[in-house]
Amino acid sequence: MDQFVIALLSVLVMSIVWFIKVFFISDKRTPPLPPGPRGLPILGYLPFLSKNLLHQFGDLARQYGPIYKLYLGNKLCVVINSPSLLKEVVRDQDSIFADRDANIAALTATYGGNDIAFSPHNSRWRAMRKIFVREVLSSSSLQASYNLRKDEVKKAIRYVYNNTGKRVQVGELSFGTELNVIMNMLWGGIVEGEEGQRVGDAFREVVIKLVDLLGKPNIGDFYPVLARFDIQGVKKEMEGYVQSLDRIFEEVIARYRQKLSGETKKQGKTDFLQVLLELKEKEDSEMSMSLTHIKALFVDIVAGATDTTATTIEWAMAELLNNPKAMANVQNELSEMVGLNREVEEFHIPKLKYLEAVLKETMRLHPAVPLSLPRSPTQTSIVGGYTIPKRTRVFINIVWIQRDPSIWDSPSEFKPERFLHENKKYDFSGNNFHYLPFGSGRRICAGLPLAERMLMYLLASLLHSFEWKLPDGETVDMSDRFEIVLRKITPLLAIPTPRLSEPNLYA
Ligand code: HEM
Repeated sequence: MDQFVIALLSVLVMSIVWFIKVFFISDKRTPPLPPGPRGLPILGYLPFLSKNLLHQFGDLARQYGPIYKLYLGNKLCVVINSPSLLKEVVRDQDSIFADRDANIAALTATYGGNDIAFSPHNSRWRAMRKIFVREVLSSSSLQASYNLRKDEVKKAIRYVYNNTGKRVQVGELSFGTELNVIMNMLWGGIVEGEEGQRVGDAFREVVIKLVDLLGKPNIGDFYPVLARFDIQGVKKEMEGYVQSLDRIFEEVIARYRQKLSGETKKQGKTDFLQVLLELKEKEDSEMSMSLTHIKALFVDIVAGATDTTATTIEWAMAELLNNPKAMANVQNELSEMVGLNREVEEFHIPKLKYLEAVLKETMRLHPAVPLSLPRSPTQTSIVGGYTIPKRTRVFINIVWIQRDPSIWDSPSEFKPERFLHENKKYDFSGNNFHYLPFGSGRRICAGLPLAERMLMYLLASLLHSFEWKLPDGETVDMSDRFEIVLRKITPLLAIPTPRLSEPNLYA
């Protein structure tokens, strides 16, 4: 019999067993599973999934409350929609829920989960996270790499200046700027000029597609027995992207080694690639890394940093263009704190309280990763009085919590002032379970220190250097599209005019 038919029959039998178990045999001693829509035998809720999963998860939260379950094929998923249950997951039982439930696309993209984001919660993850946070994102490293960010932000401002009066795609500009910053931090000046441009273009094209594919529903994830048939071709497509990235990584690493062998080892500050290659040599150390780990980490950093930052800047600009009063407040603050005869520097950022409130409010309404990255318990546990079986895929509905009318006054309105008055109460640390755009607990976003700096710095520079308006007769389309990242469906196009007093400030 054809292997595929055998696999289908196995799915059928397993599903029937599952259906009987779930609906007819319940163990009276253990709490029940959370409530939720029943779905169909074998398929579960799969046939009812809508195009915008995020909106659908919201509708289900309205119907089933703070915690609900749904079966996608054989896969049990649980969605958490309230701060108190979120606390149970990411604080009270953080170590149990610290595993990820990586889908096939994510495992393929990260060389089998050899990265930080999709790795299981184990000692390797701990070591990699420690290296990343300590070596790349410590405040001294970030301080030392300020000139890299400054050069790239200046480049972006120059580009906008040269397009005065024309339509500028804000998201694309932010994506390119963040990507260049990241590449410079990873491997410094190893690929520069036209070569750097070529690598950047190649990266950009692949990364956007790769991130989109991470969020695509894939039959193989819902019926593991069908995974090897790769019915929708998700794995194959992802392998293609990984090969393209791999070629770039190999090329850069080879050049790097060549460069290092030709010079005496750099003393003091080194870039990330050098740190990792040195660790690779120390095979006995608990921090040692294989080339595969290094590449997987690069995928994480490039994919984790670019789309999230770009989409957040785009939403912030869109909200400000829709709210002229908030735009005027931001620009007045910039005029006062920075001055129209100077460009923004990172040291100005702590003084920009209104801009910080704008960023927080943007990330409340449009968190870039609105369902966080799925967690998964390593053992069966109880949340909110319901059983969450081992290996369930647990989604944290960040956007639902951040728009909950019982927590937030006029939740769908853009009101940065709410963060002005309660500045201390809400930060990005994930300790306040009403507000967690970067996640929470031990798997909170590892790139947070860089993200926070770049978001504020780039946003401040774009808003200080230019007046922005929409093309005549156009309005901002605020509809969103959810993959793994929450994107604007229609890219924001806005028209800049210079605002600073001297043309040479744009040179
Ligand atoms: C607007 C910017 C960003 C947002 C909103 C964001 C959001 C998130 C969220 C929600 C998570 C999951 C946290 C959890 O499970 O609790 C995450 C994880 C992660 N992010 Fe970010 N992120 C951003 C920027 C960045 C940047 C700039 C980098 C790298 C330079 C980065 C690297 C990572 C990594 C490596 C993880 C996995 C952490 C782990 O599993 O231990 N992110 N991010």
